[in-house]
Amino acid sequence: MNSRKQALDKANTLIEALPWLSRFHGKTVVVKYGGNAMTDPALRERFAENIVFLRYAGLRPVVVHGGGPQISAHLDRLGVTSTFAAGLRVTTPETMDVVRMVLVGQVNRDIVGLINAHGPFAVGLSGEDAHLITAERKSAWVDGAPVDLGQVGEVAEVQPGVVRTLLEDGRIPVISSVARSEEGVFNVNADTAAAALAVGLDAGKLVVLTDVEGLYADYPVCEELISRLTAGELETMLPDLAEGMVPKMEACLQAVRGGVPQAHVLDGRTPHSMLLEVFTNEGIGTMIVAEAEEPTEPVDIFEGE
Ligand SMILES: Nc1ncnc2c1ncn2[C@@H]1O[C@H](COP(=O)(O)OP(=O)(O)O)[C@@H](O)[C@H]1O
Ligand SMILES: CC(=O)N[C@@H](CCC(=O)OP(=O)(O)O)C(=O)O
Repeated sequence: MNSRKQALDKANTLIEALPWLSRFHGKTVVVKYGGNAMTDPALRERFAENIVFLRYAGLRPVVVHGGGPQISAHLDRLGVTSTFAAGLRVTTPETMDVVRMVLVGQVNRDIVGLINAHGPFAVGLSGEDAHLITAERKSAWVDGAPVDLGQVGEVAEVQPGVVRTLLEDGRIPVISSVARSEEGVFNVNADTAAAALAVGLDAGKLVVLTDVEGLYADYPVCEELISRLTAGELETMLPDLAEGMVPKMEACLQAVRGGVPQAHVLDGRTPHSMLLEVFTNEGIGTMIVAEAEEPTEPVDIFEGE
């Protein structure tokens, strides 16, 4: 009897996914995998399973990864102190070498390997490949004064042809946020790179996996999670946000303003948070939508529940 109920529950869970499978079939979903969400080996395996599940379910996942903590750890080992301004790593030429080595040579390879344990899907790319991401030097101000971020780039142009080709071929592109410019190689924040790629690929969704439940209204107390907000509301909050969230929220804003219907910040420490977000009626994390947009049927957030 009990096992019959369990079987029925499983079937109900599967059928709950039907409207979402239908809505997102064939859609590109850009998933930003943050360095803080990839520290636990068991969770990394769950992440790879989730990505492959999306692919088998008929979506087209594209992974854009960070690796900030991994870069900092490597710099530490070399005796170089990491410095951040406006949430971005101040990148000297020496630091840039380490950023490129860790992101492209280590983190990217690790993610590709984890996904490919499930089949020949993942292909690793850097933003430098086939002019995928062209950057220009980013200027930044802290407390009204300009700061020199070194080789930190903002995205000037995305040429997503190589990614589209891989998606057409059924592959899962895994992209490092290193970009080229006429001046050389640039370090682009991975949230920023993911948002630009989501816009360039006309993605149906941008999912940002991090190490918090989502955006808290009362950070650092962290009791009031914001489940949904519009681009306009987010813009008003931006000047008051603490550092880690600034590039993330700017990226979500850029994505929805650029035509991506929804951007989500999810807790990468929760196993299967991505599947829960895409395929169930659970409202998890923080969802950012464009101004006038009301959730269309089927809704994926039941506010108040
Ligand atoms: N309002 C906020 N809500 C949630 N987290 C915040 C907020 N403001 C700052 N943060 C910080 O932002 C961090 C996430 O950014 P970051 O460390 O860059 O993650 P990732 O490596 O995933 O990109 C959180 O761990 C948290 O400490
Ligand atoms: C300019 C800048 O800050 N670049 C980031 C790139 C990696 C990244 O964004 O990693 P997370 O997503 O794990 O934070 C850095 O050097 O740390």
